[in-house]
Amino acid sequence: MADTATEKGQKTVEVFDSEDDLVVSLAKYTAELSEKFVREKGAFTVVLSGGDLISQLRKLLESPYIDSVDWSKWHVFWVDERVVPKDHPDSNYKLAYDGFLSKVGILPDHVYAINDALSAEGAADDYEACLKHLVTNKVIDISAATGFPKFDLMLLGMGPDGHVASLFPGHPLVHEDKRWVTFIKDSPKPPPQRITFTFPVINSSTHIALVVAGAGEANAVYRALGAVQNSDLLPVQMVSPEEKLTWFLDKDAASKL
Ligand SMILES: O=C1O[C@H](COP(=O)(O)O)[C@@H](O)[C@H](O)[C@H]1O
Repeated sequence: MADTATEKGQKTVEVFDSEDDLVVSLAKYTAELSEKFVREKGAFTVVLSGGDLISQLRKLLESPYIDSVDWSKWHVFWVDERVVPKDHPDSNYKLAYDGFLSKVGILPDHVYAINDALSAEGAADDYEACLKHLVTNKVIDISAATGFPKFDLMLLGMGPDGHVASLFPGHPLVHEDKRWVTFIKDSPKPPPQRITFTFPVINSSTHIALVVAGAGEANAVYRALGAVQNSDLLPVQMVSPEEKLTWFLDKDAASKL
């Protein structure tokens, strides 16, 4: 494990011998943050990704966490979503519901899915309006530093190309600095139409976990964390939360460090 101070906060890199060890640590980390935020403010705002992340939350479904976490205080959001019906195999909501949300006691009205009846533009506008309403109702905090919504914990995966959320290398959306939620119609990874949080929202989070396992991601991990730094930043290198960034890597993902 290595701790470094960044411009804004603190960065920790944890490398585990196996993905099984990684998921044990990720469950403990998430449960401890849940306990802290519920104690301090009576709620825990959590943002999920799609992809491998959902199965990597599997230890939260087991003892002691399944009984000890106060699920009723969780409010769940998505950092990105594919513009498909909620029962479509590509839906990040379906992935999370089938693999996680249906197995824990999170209240149905604390689960904020996109409106799957809308176009990509409409769904992004609608999700941003939903976030604004929840800021007004004090469910989501606002960052005093940036004026963007401030989630307690964002759980991010990363693609082999270094993308996070639906923010892809070389795509102009990585520079969006006004919108909270935007849309993409030419995603290089299918399906092409998606909505996504923008970097100002991602980086206004208090805590971010970047969860990466597997040799396919080793080059992007090296670009992000290796000794040689390139000025052409991958999206994952633009992740910089307000307080603490924690990388959870297995040894295959960390193999080029
Ligand atoms: O398309 C997406 O990809 C990323 C990374 O997924 P993974 O399968 O490589 O873990 C994911 O974080 C994002 O939410 C998803 O829409």
